[in-house]
Amino acid sequence: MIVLSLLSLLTVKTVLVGSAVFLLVMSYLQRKKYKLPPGPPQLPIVGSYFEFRKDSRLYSVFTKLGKSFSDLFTIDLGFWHNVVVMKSADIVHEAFVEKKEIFAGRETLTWKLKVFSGGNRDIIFSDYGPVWRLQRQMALKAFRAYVASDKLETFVRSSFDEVATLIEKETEPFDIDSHFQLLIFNIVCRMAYGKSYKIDEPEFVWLKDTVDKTMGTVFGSIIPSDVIPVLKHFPIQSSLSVKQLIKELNDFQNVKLAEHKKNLNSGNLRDIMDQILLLKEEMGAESDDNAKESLTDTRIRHTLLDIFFAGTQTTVDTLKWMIMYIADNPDVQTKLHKELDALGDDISGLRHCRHKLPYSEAIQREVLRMRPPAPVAVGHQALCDTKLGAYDIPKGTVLYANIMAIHHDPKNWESPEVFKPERFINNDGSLKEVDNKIWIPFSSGKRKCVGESVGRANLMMISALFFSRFEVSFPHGQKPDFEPAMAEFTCVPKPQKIIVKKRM
Ligand code: HEM
Repeated sequence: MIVLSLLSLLTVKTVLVGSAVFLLVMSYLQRKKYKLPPGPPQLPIVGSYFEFRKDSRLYSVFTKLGKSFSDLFTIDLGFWHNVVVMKSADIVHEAFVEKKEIFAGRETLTWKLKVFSGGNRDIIFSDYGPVWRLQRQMALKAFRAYVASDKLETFVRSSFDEVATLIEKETEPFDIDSHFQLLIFNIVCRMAYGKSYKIDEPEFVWLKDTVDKTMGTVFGSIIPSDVIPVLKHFPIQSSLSVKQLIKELNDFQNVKLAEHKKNLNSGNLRDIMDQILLLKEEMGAESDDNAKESLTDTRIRHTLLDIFFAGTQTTVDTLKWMIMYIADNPDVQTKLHKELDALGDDISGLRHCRHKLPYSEAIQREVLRMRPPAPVAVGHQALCDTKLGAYDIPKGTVLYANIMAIHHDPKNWESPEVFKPERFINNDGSLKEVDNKIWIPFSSGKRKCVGESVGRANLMMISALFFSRFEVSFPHGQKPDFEPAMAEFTCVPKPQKIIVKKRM
């Protein structure tokens, strides 16, 4: 018996050591075959795992470990999870724009992301290919039509009025996070399903809570089934929660989809779900199989889920950073108030106001430069063997763009650490052309954010409504903290109190 157990232990050890040696040899051979981007010294097997344990912000560890490399470098996130990090604007442009077809893939998904994306049937995590392309085009068309209609503005105004009333009741300094969460979530619900919720309505409270829990479970941490996929078949709490949350969201969406199909009226499109259903109807019987597959019910449901998961936190975080930078820069606030006051009551058509409100637009750009809410975007995968800069990139390599580093690179920006909206304004007060090589909060190329038009229109309208009504400051003696909180893929401000006063 003892001999048997010793033998089995020896076998396990042998397998482990054997696998490690095999992987090291493979990695050595690969390095010989290709001229791969260099990397910092790293521990064998665990790579930089412990760096990420100390600081979970990918952008921050990428910046620290990439100091001695100019354009791109390789790094092991731990346990042979090698990725290439691009830190210069030129190299990101070469990959995402000049070689956009090659670098448009997505990383192979962990188990929970597969469940989340309905088996790669959303837009964010879907593989590059004809179905994804059509699904993305449909979403873009629906978003653009929606932004061009009056609906978005109506929804933003009424949601804002509700939340503004709550803000006005705050008599002490407070953290504005929950107010912005409510505001954006309600706008997104109206946009997606045309449903106008009261903020304390049970269905709204349930939906927000379920999306928040899913965000925490799916994006907040690594669960055992991600590391050992076979565990997905066992009743482990974390895997059960992921399945349950996604099932609840799918059931909810199915009800909405059935309602929308029943009441679809091409003369009165109520929301994005209607827009997508109409596009599907217009596709007709003669469309090819790819087109039909791109708009199955599962894909429509997951496109709508993308709006919740990609569109809410990014917008809330940008608004919170905006409030903080403006509270910390009274001169900027004075100029902003002046610009908004000059508009008087005429803030109609706010979504088209980029040129009517150049200073507000410059503030938005500067906030997105200083604190991009998706500072390393989402990993891209090389779809074939290729070259990038002076190096070889084998098929399957996962690459990240360090957007935060590019936005703070002194080669691109004068005094990059200073908050200065004026850098986007010409001497005559008009807006400068934005340089899309160095200003990339929405990334670039084939996988560029599909919701940019919606996100930017929301930010513009909310900031104009907010600062027309309120002024902000930090409590006397409180030092604002601009260091982002610990979060892998996002750039979130730490909780802090702010004074919001109604303007006279
Ligand atoms: C301030 C607001 C936002 C910012 C800064 C932002 C930024 C980004 C970034 C950096 C990416 C990754 C691009 C890449 O992989 O290279 C992305 C992807 C995406 N975003 Fe946004 N986003 C914002 C708002 C929104 C909104 C409002 C929506 C939906 C209405 C949205 C939907 C998406 C989708 C579906 C993708 C995946 C695109 C694809 O893989 O083809 N985003 N976003």
